[in-house]
Amino acid sequence: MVATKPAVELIAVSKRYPNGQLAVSQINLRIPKGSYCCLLGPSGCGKSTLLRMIAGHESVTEGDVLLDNRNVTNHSPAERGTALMFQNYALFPHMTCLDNVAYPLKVAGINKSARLEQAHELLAKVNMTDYANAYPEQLSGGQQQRIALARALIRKPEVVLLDEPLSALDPFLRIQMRKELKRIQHEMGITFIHVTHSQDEAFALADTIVVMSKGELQQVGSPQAIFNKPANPFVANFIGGHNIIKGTIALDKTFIDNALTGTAAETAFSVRFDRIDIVDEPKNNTIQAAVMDVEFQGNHSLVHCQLADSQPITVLCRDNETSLSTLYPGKPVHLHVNPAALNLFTH
Ligand SMILES: Nc1ncnc2c1ncn2[C@@H]1O[C@H](COP(=O)(O)OP(=O)(O)OP(=O)(O)O)[C@@H](O)[C@H]1O
Repeated sequence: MVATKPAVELIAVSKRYPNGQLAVSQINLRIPKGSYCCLLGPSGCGKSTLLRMIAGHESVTEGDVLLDNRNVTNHSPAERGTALMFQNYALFPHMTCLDNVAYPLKVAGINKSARLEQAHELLAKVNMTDYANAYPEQLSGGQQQRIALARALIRKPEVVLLDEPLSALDPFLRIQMRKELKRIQHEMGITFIHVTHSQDEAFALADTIVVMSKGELQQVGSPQAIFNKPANPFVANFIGGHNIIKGTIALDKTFIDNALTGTAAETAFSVRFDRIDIVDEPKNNTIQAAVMDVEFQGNHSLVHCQLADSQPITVLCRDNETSLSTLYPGKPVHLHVNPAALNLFTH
């Protein structure tokens, strides 16, 4: 199999700010050409710093940034062929939408008729043709974002970098715009790198998710790979929907022994909320627990339980499963887990 050519390659990239803060530590990463990559992690984990180093808006303390196999570590943003879309969109208030979108071509010395023609094309791409002569203050947040995106795309960058592009939008618009971002990225075949702290956003958009914590990479993979096999407790906890349990697993892996006094080595593993069933009788691969709370969530409920050693464990029940009305705080239950659903952490 031929490996996909990377659009962006980071080699042992670190960033230490002048105040001594190590924001990014020894990151090695290859982002395939034409893919949608989300940098995902909690506030302060270094994702914006990493994005800005790729864009050339932040210097690299150590390591190399390669774009399309060119070492651009010391190149200015304009020399790189990247476009950064800022969180606040940074539109020029005194220019019409058309002129805002055309502006990068003006700076590049492209003649007026050519740049306006291209700006009209981009406005059509982001469904904003009707607003060509409007000013930014006359637009909603979502519309301003479309204009900012069109402006970022007009010079046909190899890589578009988006820093929390949906965070200023209300939840409904956010879902609508994320579909638009995916469509535009797909149609134009440009590599998008999108910073977010929302796992839903990353799952919905990304071909590749890069999970970060404290300046370090925790896991890189497809949304499915990350959800099905989180590499460590941090990732399992951050993406949600997973129980993280410490205990012993019998060496033949045919049952979980929650006694914690067993002879097998104690280990940490995760199991998805929706991979556990509440059953009436103890049988193979069941553990005993007590119900703590039942949380209604619309098309499913979360049954929060506690194991004998006080570890919390949550079960996701669909409406048609388990008679939820029979559950009450303190009720003893048996939880069945298929051993194949256990995810042993790799680090
Ligand atoms: N200019 C700066 N000078 C010093 N420290 C900084 C600077 N910018 C960021 N930091 C620190 O570097 C770390 C990473 O910051 P960064 O903004 O990259 O994180 P982030 O994951 O993007 O966070 P957020 O989601 O809150 O934007 C944080 O501890 C932050 O306080």
